[in-house]
Amino acid sequence: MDAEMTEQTSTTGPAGLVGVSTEPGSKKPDPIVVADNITRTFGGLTAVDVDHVEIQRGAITALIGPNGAGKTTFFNLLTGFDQPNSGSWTLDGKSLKGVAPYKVARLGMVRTFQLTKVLAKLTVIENMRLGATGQKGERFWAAPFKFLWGKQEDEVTKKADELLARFLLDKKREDFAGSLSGGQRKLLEMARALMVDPELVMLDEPMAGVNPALKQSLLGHVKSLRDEGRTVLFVEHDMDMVRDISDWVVVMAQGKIVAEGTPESVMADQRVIDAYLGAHHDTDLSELDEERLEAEVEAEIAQEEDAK
Ligand SMILES: Nc1ncnc2c1ncn2[C@@H]1O[C@H](COP(=O)(O)OP(=O)(O)OP(=O)(O)O)[C@@H](O)[C@H]1O
Repeated sequence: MDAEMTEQTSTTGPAGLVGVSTEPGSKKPDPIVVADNITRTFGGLTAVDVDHVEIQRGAITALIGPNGAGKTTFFNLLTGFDQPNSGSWTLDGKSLKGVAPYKVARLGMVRTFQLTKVLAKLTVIENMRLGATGQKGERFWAAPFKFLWGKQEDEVTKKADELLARFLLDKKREDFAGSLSGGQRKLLEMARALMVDPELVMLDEPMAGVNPALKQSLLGHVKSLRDEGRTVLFVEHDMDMVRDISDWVVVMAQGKIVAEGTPESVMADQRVIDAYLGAHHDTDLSELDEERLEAEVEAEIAQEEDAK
């Protein structure tokens, strides 16, 4: 990360959120992402209908809401894995409309998702090298395209090894990703995302499938992303994680932003209790159906391949 990025001002990061309005769609002093009038329908269902949202730079923002609220669809739209029916959004003031996921990644916005069976067939170090290309599927990365990163192979491998050491995965370097535990896969995903040195890291359910022993370590790694000046936006059902590490929480229900604020204020907000916590208070949904998540990821990758 360059010096400009890590330089903090009082309007950047968690400090800048002090006194920010808790009305849905409130303005932030230093937004890295600004989205307007984003809608996405599937047949007769409106999955996302976000009037306005701003994500504060250098802070950790949680996106929460009941199942089917539209969180993952919103992630897909922001990162180019899906196209909205309407709306516009920017990263650092630059429009991302119609920009392919790997270009979005190279512009500084990277997302993680549940590891797929496809990536499970690659070794840990191969997965890391894949990260250097942005977010391409295995088919793109395969032999004919190796020349794209071949010249920089040494540099890429050095960076990959540094990240593997940081995430305590260096001993797993030559293992297939499929042999890793759920938590180790999450760490690998996070490490891989950092290969492009992103300014914004988006994590989709980072705690799902992670055993309690690795949860603390994962939390520490997420905080370290913020400590080095990055912005984190994550979708999560694990309320303990949301409470522990979020500087700001945005709540979605039925496609709309219904509340936002600090974790304390959001969890005491009647609109949130009605929309979400009433049904899911403190439930740990980390046992979410793995197969469903994997199917979602495979669909995302297929969409990306089709878009090429
Ligand atoms: N490709 C699709 N085709 C049809 N409907 C879809 C598609 N993707 C999502 N939906 C629907 O859009 C709505 C929002 O789904 P989404 O997965 O974004 O919610 P979510 O908040 O991420 O839920 P969860 O917490 O369960 O992951 C749901 O009703 C879902 O069934």
